[in-house]
Amino acid sequence: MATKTFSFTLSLNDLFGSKSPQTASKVSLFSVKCSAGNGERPWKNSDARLVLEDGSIWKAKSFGASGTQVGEVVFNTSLTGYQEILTDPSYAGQFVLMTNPHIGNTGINFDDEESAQCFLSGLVIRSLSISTSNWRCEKDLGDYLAERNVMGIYDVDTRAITRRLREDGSLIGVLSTDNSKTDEELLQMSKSWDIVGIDLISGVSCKSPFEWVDRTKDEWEFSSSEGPRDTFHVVAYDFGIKHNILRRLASYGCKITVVPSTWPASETLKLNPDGVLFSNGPGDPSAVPYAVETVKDIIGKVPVFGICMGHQLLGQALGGTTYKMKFGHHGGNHPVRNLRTGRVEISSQNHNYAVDPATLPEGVEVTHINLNDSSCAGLAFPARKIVSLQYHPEASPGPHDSDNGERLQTCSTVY
Ligand SMILES: NC(=O)CC[C@H](N)C(=O)O
Repeated sequence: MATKTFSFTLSLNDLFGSKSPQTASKVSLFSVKCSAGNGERPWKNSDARLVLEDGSIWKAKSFGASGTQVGEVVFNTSLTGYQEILTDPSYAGQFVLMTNPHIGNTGINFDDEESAQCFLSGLVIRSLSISTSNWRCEKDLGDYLAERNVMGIYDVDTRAITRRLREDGSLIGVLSTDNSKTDEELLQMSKSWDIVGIDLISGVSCKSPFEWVDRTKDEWEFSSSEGPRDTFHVVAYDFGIKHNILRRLASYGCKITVVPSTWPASETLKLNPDGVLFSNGPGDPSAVPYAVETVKDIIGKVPVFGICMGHQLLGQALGGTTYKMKFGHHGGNHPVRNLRTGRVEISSQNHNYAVDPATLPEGVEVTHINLNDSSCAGLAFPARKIVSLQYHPEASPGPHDSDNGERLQTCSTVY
């Protein structure tokens, strides 16, 4: 089918006269892609379906890539940061539904990527911004998703889907723009797929070790406690690591060697690091026993720090169990209490699994809890030089309450 793009672009000069300080900037006021010819209407009709495993069917309009894709639907309550969310490898196998209704208005830039790829199954939003306006904007969200072969849908009742997920728990869904597939076929597809028990980290991890040197750029640096370079040598296990975790470590002065998820513990120990970081990563921590074995072989020998998946793997390596939560925590507004200090941090979170603290051995301390549901949000085991967090101290996106150098100091000096 022929497609035409109608695009109207005005400069700020046109709008505000030549006194505007940013006369070179352009604001794309209206850009709509629609079908043309044969009396077709100049707006887009619903052309996609999201079929959930509970049998509900949600009609929507597609943007980005087309096709048919299966995944677990989770909702994210962040108000900003859709680009960081799209590039967080921990969303592999999942559709991210943004509860913020208006998405796409700041476009896409080259600086906010959390990894080199988008690993998520698709994006579900209420309203797709018809214009992009930001000084860093390089392209619009739809073009970006199409380039990266990621499906997106808009004009769907995201509040209603979120309420369903809150009541019934996470659901598997199939998103399709393919009219030749019946609703029943898509429903069967959603029922015959599961995210539990699948090793998703091997698909997102790097393939060979590399050094990471980039720090947080000066204009974004908010911490005054930046250390000198190469204070600590940290080996970071890449289970799907977000770039901002590495940037924050570099900003705090660490020399960083990133290694793949299958990198042997013995090779890591040969590097004689000051500390080992077990990163965030997608999927079920029980589906990656090889990673738990690696963690077991390292703990007690050097100080270690776990973030999210890394925290869950540490919980298992200590003999504890992890469980799947009803709908998990995804967003930049989760209150966490540090039980040592009583201080509350508003944190950035993205996880569907949690460590069951009742299953952990004596001596392991729960240091943080999520105040929404009292689930375990942080652990420490001084006897074996372990600290870990279920959430994201590097944020990206999210508030910076949890970003401080104390943990590095705790990890490396006190233990
Ligand atoms: N961000 C993460 O590391 C996610 C951890 C794990 N995959 C979960 O969903 O619980």
